[in-house]
Amino acid sequence: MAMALRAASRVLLRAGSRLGRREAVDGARRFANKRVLVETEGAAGATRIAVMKFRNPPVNSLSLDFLTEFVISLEKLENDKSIRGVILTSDSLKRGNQTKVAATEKTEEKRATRDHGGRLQERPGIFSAGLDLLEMYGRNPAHYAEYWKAVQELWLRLYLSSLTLMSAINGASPAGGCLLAITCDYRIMADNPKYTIGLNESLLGIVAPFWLKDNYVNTIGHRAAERALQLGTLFPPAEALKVGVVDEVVPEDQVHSKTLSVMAKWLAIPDHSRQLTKTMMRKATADNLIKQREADIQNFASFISRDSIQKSLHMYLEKLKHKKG
Ligand SMILES: CC/C=C\CC/C=C/CC(=O)SCCNC(=O)CCNC(=O)[C@H](O)C(C)(C)COP(=O)(O)OP(=O)(O)OC[C@H]1O[C@@H](n2cnc3c(N)ncnc32)[C@H](O)[C@@H]1OP(=O)(O)O
Repeated sequence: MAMALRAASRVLLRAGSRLGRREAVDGARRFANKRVLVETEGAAGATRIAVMKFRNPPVNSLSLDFLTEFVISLEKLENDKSIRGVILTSDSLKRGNQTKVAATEKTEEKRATRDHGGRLQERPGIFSAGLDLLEMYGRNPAHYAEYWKAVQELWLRLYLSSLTLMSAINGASPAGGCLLAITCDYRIMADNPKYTIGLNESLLGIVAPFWLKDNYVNTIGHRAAERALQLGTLFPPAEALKVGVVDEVVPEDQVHSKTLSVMAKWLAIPDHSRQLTKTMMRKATADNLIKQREADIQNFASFISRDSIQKSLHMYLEKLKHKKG
């Protein structure tokens, strides 16, 4: 397993040096690929935490490039012994008083809607819209296989990370967005009823992979997962809290500060005992995928290539396109 992960990461690192660019360096306190910005907090020499901000406009979908850059960034943090905790969040993709980055005027325009008076209205924020539908639609089986391998890699890296991972969910978080969140050790969600979270695959005519289902069952329990997976339920914050998809719901402007304060509590626990406990809780679930990775890739490639599945995805994409009206 360790060898396989190292080999995969060498491939990703090579790809990353082609794709990525070191955008800003302030000591080791800030680095960025095109789609992931990493900022570290805390004094040099002391324990620091990192904030990984997704910025893949318009909706932070998990494209192949995004997955590659994400894994490279995570590996850098895993290798930095001063970093003990990482917060996953979305760079702001919406207008308002939050930072605007990596968005062209056109993208900004797209992120807003017009009211009846023709004025631009803010659209809800997005944590991540999940897997990139365009990586799963209209491509060939070799592409689907490559994509799925990268999805598996992301999940394994996050699920087995020795770091304390927390998600600060500041927007909609369907399917793969929910995957990012539920791999974390703790989840805090903004109290905005426009934001929903859950595994909605069945609504797209597809099925969550068994390992993501296992992760969901481990998070919310078997009965709740069975119901939510069949119905493709996207939970608004209060319901997500009730069912256990998230651990806390706080006012939107407090998501970051609250996550920092919860992180401080987790970092008060000795690393070795916390890490061993995490491994004890998660290893069997991860091993279940590790022992059948190749079969899972082939299964995905042949499932997603089916005409009926491609048709469902086409219809879903059309629905997304036309909802704007
Ligand atoms: C054996 C296993 C087999 C299969 C397992 C496969 C597992 C899949 C897991 C997944 O993650 S599937 C993806 C599920 N994601 C979704 O259902 C989310 C769909 N998107 C939305 O609901 C909304 O876009 C939003 C709530 C995230 C944001 O809404 P809004 O702000 O109104 O933006 P738009 O809907 O107008 O979207 C803007 C733009 O982005 C495109 N887009 C949206 N989501 C995706 C996506 N996941 N992948 C690729 N592209 C996406 C959307 O079509 C728009 O494109 P335009 O060109 O029309 O501007």
